[in-house]
This record gives sequence, C-alpha cells and structure tokens, in this order.
Amino acid sequence: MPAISATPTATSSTSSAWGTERAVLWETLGAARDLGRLQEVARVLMRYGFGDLVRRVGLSGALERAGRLVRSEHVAELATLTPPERVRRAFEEMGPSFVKLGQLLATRVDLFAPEWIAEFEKLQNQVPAVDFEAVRGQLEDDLGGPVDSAFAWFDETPIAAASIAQVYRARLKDGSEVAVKVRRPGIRPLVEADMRLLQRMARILESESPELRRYQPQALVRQLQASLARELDLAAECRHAERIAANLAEEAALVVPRVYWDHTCERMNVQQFIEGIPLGDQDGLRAAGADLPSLARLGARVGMKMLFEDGFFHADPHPGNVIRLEGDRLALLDFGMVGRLSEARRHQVLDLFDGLVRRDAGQVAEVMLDWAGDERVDETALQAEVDAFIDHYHGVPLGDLRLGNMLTEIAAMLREHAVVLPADLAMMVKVLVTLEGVGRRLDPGFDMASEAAPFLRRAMLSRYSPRAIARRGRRAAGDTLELLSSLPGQLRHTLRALRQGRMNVNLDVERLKAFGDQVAHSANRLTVGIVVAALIIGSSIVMTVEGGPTLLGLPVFGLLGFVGAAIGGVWLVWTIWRSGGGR
Ligand SMILES: Nc1ncnc2c1ncn2[C@@H]1O[C@H](COP(=O)(O)OP(=O)(O)OP(=O)(O)O)[C@@H](O)[C@H]1O
Repeated sequence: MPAISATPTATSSTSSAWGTERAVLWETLGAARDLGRLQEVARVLMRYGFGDLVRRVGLSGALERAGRLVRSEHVAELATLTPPERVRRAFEEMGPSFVKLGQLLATRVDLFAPEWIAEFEKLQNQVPAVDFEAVRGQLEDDLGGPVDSAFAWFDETPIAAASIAQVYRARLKDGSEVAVKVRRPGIRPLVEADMRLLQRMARILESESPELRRYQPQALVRQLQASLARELDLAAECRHAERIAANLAEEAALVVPRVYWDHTCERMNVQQFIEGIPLGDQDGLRAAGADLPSLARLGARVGMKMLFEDGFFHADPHPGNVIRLEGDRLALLDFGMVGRLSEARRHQVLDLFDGLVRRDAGQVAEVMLDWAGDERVDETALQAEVDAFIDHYHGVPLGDLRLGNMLTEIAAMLREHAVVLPADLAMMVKVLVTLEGVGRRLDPGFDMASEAAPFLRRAMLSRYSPRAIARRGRRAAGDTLELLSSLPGQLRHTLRALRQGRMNVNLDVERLKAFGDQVAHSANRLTVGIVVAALIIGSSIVMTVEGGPTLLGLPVFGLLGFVGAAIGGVWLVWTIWRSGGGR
C-alpha cells in the first residue's frame, strides 16, 4: 500500500527570501498546464528515493497546495540499487527529455565520475512504437497527400522506435530505397513542459544547494534545451548530415546518407537507406569477413578529421550509429547531436594530444590551465598531479598508449580541481574516448596515437602558415582566446595570473617621479616606435590576405600601412638624431 509522503513544506519554505521565490515559481507553474506532468515527475523521483530532492525544490508543497498529493511508492529493490542506478532508472521512467538529459550527462566526463557515466550510457532510447495510424495524419499533412502519393512502397512497421522519432523503411516512386524518420506526434509539447520544469528545478537547485552548484544545473539545462531543439527539428539533422558529408567528401570509404529534401521538413526526413552491419555487431562483422583493423583505422581517421580539422563533429558515434558496408566502407547515421569546436579549442586539443604523445607534463598542464579559464586552480598541485600522471606512462611504447584512458584521467583531474569544461569540449573528450573504445573492440592492437600523428603534423604546419596567422590576426580583436592560443606559454601564464588578480605589480613611484622627464621623453619615442612596428606588422598581415581593393596588383590597405610606417620611421630617426641620440 503506497504511503502518502508529501509533507507540508510550504509554510517553512515561504519564510525565507528564496523560499518566497520558490513558492512564486511553483505557483506560476502550478496554476499552469504543467501540473499533471509535475506530478508524474515528482512521483517517479519519490519512488526512487529522491523525496528529499522533491521537497527541497518545493515540488511536494506546490502540488499539495494544488490539491494533488504525491504518493511515494517503494520500489522493492531500491535498497539494492546504487545511486547512479536509481537516477538512471528514474530518468528512464520520466521519459524522453530525461533520457536525453541522461545521454547528455554521459558526455560530461568533466563533471561525473566513471560509475555515473557508465550508468548514463545505458540509457536506452528505444521505446515502444506508436501505432502507424497515430502517425499517418501528421505524415500525410507533411507530404501534402496520401502516403502513396510520395512512396511506391511504405512498411508501416517501424524499423526503430526512439523517444523523439520513429524510423520506417520505404521506396520512393523513382525506386530509391529510403529511411523515413517521423517525429512522434505530441512530443514537442511534452518536451516543452519538461523543459519548463527542468529550468525551474535547476534554478532552485542552483540557489538552494551549494553542493550541486558546481554541476552547473542551469547551464546543463540550457545545453539540453539547445540539443533537444535541434533533435526535434528533423530537417536540422539533415543539414548537419550534409555539412559533414561535404567536409568528408574526400574520404571515399565513408558514406553519409543522401537527403531527399522534397520530403524533408521539421517533422520528418527522408534519407538514403543504409544497408549494412552496425559496428556493435562483432559476430555479424566477423561472419561477413570484415577487415576489422582497417575499419578501426577508418573510423578513427574520420572522427579525428571532424574533430581536429573541421571543428564540426558527430557527437554520438556509438557503435550502433556506425555501419559497415560492403567493401569495408563505413556509413554514419544519426546526426541529431553534433558538436562544434573553434580553431583555438582545436589547437588546445592538439597541444594536449601532442603533450600526451611526447609525454611532456608541462604542455599537458598548460592546456589544462587554459581550459580552467578564470577559475582559481591550485596550479602547483595540478602540475604535481600531471607530473605523476605522465611519469606513470614513462617508457610505455607509443603503440601501447591509450589516449582515451589518458583523457579520462585528465577529465578526472579537472573534476577534482572543480574545473568545468565548456560543453563542446567535454563532448569532444567523450567522442575521442568512444573512438578509441570502438577501435580497440574491433582490433585489440588498434593504436590511436599513430592515427593521430598525421593530424598533429598537419595541424602544426597549418597553424603557423602566413594565411592562418593572418586569419587569427583578423579575428584577434574580437576573440582574445584566439590571440592567447598563439602567444607563448609564459605570457599566457602571466595573463592568467593577472586576470585572476593573483599578480602584484610593484612600482617605485618616487624613482619614477625623479626620472619623470626622461620617462616622458622616452615614452613618446617608445609609443611612436610601437605604432611604427604595429603598422609594419599589421600591413604585412594585410598584404598576405586576399580580397580588398588593390593598386597595381598590390593590396591598398597593406600599401598604406607600409607608407605610414615609412613616414613614422623617418620621423622617429630624425627626432632621435635631433635630441642627440637619446639619453
Ligand atoms: N538512413 C538510414 N538507413 C537505415 N537505417 C536507418 C537510417 N537512419 C536510421 N536508421 C535506423 O533507425 C535507427 C534509429 O535512427 P537514429 O539513430 O537516427 O534515430 P534516433 O531517434 O536518434 O535514435 P537513437 O537516439 O536511439 O540513436 C538506427 O539505429 C537505424 O537502425
């Protein structure tokens, strides 16, 4: 018999300032359409032993005031479940948005310990299919006519039923075999209600629970919201697929399903049907005589190209989404979740890889400190940990280095120093770990470091090409990070200390006064000198950039810079000569 466990918390919670805010929040919510969903979520949380959380965010009080009591039902084996298992099971029961939340948390190796990540990874997206009759109306609306107006054949039994969409197999009138992905009817309002709920819970948790603040609940919910918005838009998935296909066009052994735009919109998409064996099906691969080591290398090459060179990557390359085709080619499926990495971030990751491969503790720590950004980190302690970590790998042959494991350890160190990575960077770490994991499962001798080597070489070469320097120079004004990534380590270190207010600058004002005239005099010349130098450097950068007006084939802005620099230089030499060579 379930016990009524909601206790009146409204009186106590409204007594404090934040309590008032909490009450107002839930009152607004309680009066609105989300009450039913609120109750469902509260009940599942209580069932899995999170009654305290329900009370802390004021859910039980709000529901009670609304006349809806929350019952706690005991799951018999609750005591035998670990906390990560309880959270995972609760997420599964709370439905699509929470399943997606769990999948997103699985990418946050910087926030959660491995036992949590392992549990979040188990979250299954497959759910019972809804009947085709429930889908037909929406499908025909989007097609602008009956199903057979677009398809020569359509199998009404889905080949996959995930929480956001169902996938059907069909044939177009022109004979093309296709996969038709249809958004589940009614899913958008449900997700929107969940997002309102999660936003409020996150806001309350962040203000109420200092111990949860470091998990940045509000930022995580924002990330989830952005990710779900993309997943709900099935045309966006196809745009991602086409962008990745264009970036990987030169990789002949990689297939990205073609998109049939005539039948693609926000609620459905039609893609080339991919027939093959998922990389997760090892027995199937062996039976088909697949060349597993070559598949492992191809997968890693494609993954690293997306990460290191394109900065736009498939963020969920689990073995079910990568299909082996005849001739040991690979196809990628499911572009719902993608990540983006700026050039500066890519350089940081490559520096980290380079540091790991060369076992250079200083370089590894430098990247980690860059990632820490403005957060206060005990640099000495971190450096000591990195030294010990790198020492541990001393003498290990390159081929035996497990970069994925090393990255996981780095994530653990960051976690211990309370450094939270930007979401895309955390996703990238996760993708690299997955690539190595999949590679090793296919081929126990798979050597990720060797696969990374050409990328490191190319990146180092391209990083200091005149064109890349010019591009960074152009962007530097608006993006300090870009600039910082190209500054020497020590200067970056100093700037970090300055930013964090950890550096004292001692000026001897009296002595400065005594030499005031001299300083002012020299400073003028110094300023002119700096301006002239800047003009020379600036114009040489502009000279290397294509585009803009030209005169006799030379860029006008670059020429103006050089002329200005020449006049300034002559004037500077003249003033120095007149003042007797300076004091
Ligand atoms: N182009 C395709 N060709 C063949 N099968 C496909 C294609 N696209 C999707 N599928 C099938 O549908 C399944 C689900 O597709 P997809 O992964 O894109 O959907 P999803 O809603 O993102 O699901 P999940 O989150 O579980 O990966 C795939 O695992 C695959 O079996």
